[in-house]
Amino acid sequence: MTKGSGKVIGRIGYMEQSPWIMNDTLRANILFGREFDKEYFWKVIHACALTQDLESWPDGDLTMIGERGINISGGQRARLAPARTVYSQADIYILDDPLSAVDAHVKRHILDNVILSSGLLGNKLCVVTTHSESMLPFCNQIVAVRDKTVTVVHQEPKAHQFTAPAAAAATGLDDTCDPMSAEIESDNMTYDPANDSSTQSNTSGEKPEKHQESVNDLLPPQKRTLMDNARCSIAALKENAKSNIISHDAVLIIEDDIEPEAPYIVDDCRVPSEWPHSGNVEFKNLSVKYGADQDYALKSLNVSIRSGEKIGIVGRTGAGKSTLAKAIFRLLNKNIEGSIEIDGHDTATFGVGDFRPKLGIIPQESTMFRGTVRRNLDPLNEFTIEDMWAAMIKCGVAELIDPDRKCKHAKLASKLADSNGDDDDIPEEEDDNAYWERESKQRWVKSGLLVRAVLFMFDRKWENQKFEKTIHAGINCAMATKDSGFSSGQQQLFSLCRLLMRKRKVMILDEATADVDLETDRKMQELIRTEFSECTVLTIAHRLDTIMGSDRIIVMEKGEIVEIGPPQELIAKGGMFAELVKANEF
Ligand SMILES: Nc1ncnc2c1ncn2[C@@H]1O[C@H](COP(=O)(O)OP(=O)(O)OP(=O)(O)O)[C@@H](O)[C@H]1O
Repeated sequence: MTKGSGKVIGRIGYMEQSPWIMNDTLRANILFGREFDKEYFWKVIHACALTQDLESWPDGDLTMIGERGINISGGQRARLAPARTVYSQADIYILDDPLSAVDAHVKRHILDNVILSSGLLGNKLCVVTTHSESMLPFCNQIVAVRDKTVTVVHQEPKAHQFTAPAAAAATGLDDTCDPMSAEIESDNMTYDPANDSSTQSNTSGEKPEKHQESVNDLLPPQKRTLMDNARCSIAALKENAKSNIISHDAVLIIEDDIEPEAPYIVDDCRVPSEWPHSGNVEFKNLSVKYGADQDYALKSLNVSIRSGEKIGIVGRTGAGKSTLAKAIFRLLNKNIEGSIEIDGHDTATFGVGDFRPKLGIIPQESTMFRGTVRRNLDPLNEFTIEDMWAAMIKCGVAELIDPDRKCKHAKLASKLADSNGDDDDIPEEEDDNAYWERESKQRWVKSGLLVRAVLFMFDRKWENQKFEKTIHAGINCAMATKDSGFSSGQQQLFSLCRLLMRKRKVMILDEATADVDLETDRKMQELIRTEFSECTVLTIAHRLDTIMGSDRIIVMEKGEIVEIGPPQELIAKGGMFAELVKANEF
């Protein structure tokens, strides 16, 4: 494809996982600058399973959804993204894991009403990236991508053949891409995304450079769209703010709009230094509303969670799962009844700045900072390089920094294990030969061959220096921005790494593994079980695999706890959890 000189043959609609959401109405966020076509708009709302939400909001589609969609649930944000893209009426659609943050019912609904032949995009080319194997039987073609290389291409997919996450050939599109649509030009009138060298993965086995170019970058400057202009305006606004051009009135209005937080520190009720010592959590008659005139998002919750318990929290989208997490962290300040006690202390009596750092959280959306890997993991310089590196190895972040250094990581891991004295243990069963080999080695070292010993020591020292250099290079390598090439799943690994470095007695994981593939999810869950065995962990997830190993499951519906118990018991009981499990198996 050549840039700039050919004819327009089609437009791409690109759906980002975390689209930019304007502080405006839901309708404006879906239209995103396009004309209001009432009939098609409502078709899109239905197809993207937003009808029920709109019916429950007093202002329907004209409800203000707040900066970055703060007033709506994660699942509602996850449905707004495809709705905006479908509304753009493009010719080719690239949907970046559109179903990862929605429950099984909604997943099925969007598949039927958007993607499959019966849906709004039924006669359009859709390139869907997904971690969900259950999607595979619905695809005409499957492209599996591993290590940035296309490894499998099947015309007639059989779902059970694949263990790697399926993805389309459009790997490397980053989210600087225009989420509305972009026009594609071609000299020869036939644009085939799979043959486009700018988006195609390398099949030769060579590892290509990470593709940083977005669809937008391929466009001539005159075709820059509203999104770019909006971004430019925001950038300009920020610049203006920096140089104090914004008037004082404007600043006052903004400040006026911000809800005051609960006190940061309460002098006569400081958090005890050892709190929480056990991690018992008790919800006592907890009810929460987002506004005085709104419905309860949580209704009279009563539940005791024991120290060290692993609790899975599930429920249909909008059930109140994230609100529970927000309530624990007291991110909601008003319209709260009842209490949350941790190790016998009502958390509402503490200052928020005092108690929040005592709890751990991985939120739905990971935060990455501009700066080095080190700054991203340890902004306050609290940890030694060894501790940080050990955590990075455990959760797979070390490998992300430079995959070619994998073997050195392994060596370092064993070096760290050495320092814990692990290799001092003599194997339980050792045959005579092994014993004499070990003995003779020890005698050789002890035998006083001074020169060889000194050389050996130098060698070790040099090796150690090499290790350190590698670690320093890895940890201090720069990550330009949050878009610097880490996928949302990889960003979730960073979040887990942060938590691993700062273990807390009580932790909440809110869809913390939703964006990683199934295998990585399993590894992360295993790590959580072993590393946080002493901690109370509340895991919110739509993907049931994530929470199947929990001690107990809480099933929520319309702000209430409708079922609670061990997963197998709930399945046997045949209630709502059993239904969710069944729905997940489609
Ligand atoms: N900031 C907010 N302002 C007003 N209402 C909100 C806000 N956040 C969530 N809600 C509403 O509260 C209810 C519960 O939302 P919550 O985010 O807790 O659901 P959830 O179970 O986490 O959903 P999901 O699985 O979609 O993330 C929903 O009806 C939602 O519309």
